[in-house]
Amino acid sequence: MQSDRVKNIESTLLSDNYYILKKLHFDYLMENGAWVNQMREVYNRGDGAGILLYNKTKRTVILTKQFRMPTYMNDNKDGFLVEICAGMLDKDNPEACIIRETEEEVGYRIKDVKKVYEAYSSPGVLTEKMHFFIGEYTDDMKVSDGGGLHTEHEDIEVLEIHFDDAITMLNNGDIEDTRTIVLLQYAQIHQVFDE
Ligand SMILES: Nc1nc2c(ncn2[C@@H]2O[C@H](COP(=O)(O)OP(=O)(O)O[C@H]3O[C@H](CO)[C@@H](O)[C@H](O)[C@@H]3O)[C@@H](O)[C@H]2O)c(=O)[nH]1
Ligand SMILES: [Mg+2]
Repeated sequence: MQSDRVKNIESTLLSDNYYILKKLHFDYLMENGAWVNQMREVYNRGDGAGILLYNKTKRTVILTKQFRMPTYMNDNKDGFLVEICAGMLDKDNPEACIIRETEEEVGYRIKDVKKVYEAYSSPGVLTEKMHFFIGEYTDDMKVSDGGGLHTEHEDIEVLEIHFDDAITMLNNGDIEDTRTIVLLQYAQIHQVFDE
């Protein structure tokens, strides 16, 4: 963290109930040379990792469906969202995290993953950086039903969908999670099924 454009950062803790929400006042040097005092609320819930799992032989992808309260509060009728498999890093490195989450959420024990992007999820408000992966799965990697951690009340439906159907869902507006849109488009652009 080093910038000649920012100084006098003052931080007030608004909540550490589950993750950390801070109010930050700081001086910012505008392009026109004027210093202005700004205030931003910044939510820190750590970083995350997500993966598009794909099977070249079957031309399928594995996605999840789960209830997301924030979307229920904002226009998502039943609150369920179709998403890539994803999780928060906790203390893991991104690769170890996504391998663990893949087994927990969708029940596949994978070994090889390929990192394709690293990007901020919602840079105006979240500190979160997201690590994007793709990885091949086969039926013999299936070790459980997945579904997430019952101890954390995760309740994740596992979907195996033909890639063409996933793209139809994407184009129809039925996929409303940015990370999922990013990785499905990655698979299209880089023709991962035809490599
Ligand atoms: N009690 C409680 N539990 C929470 C809260 N927030 C999260 N949790 C618990 O933390 C678990 C997080 O599960 P993960 O699979 O690690 O994370 P995720 O929610 O799928 O998050 C992924 O997607 C997010 C985007 O929606 C990403 O922001 C995140 O980085 C990650 O990729 C949830 O199942 C839930 O049990 C909260 O406010 N209260
Ligand atoms: Mg998750």
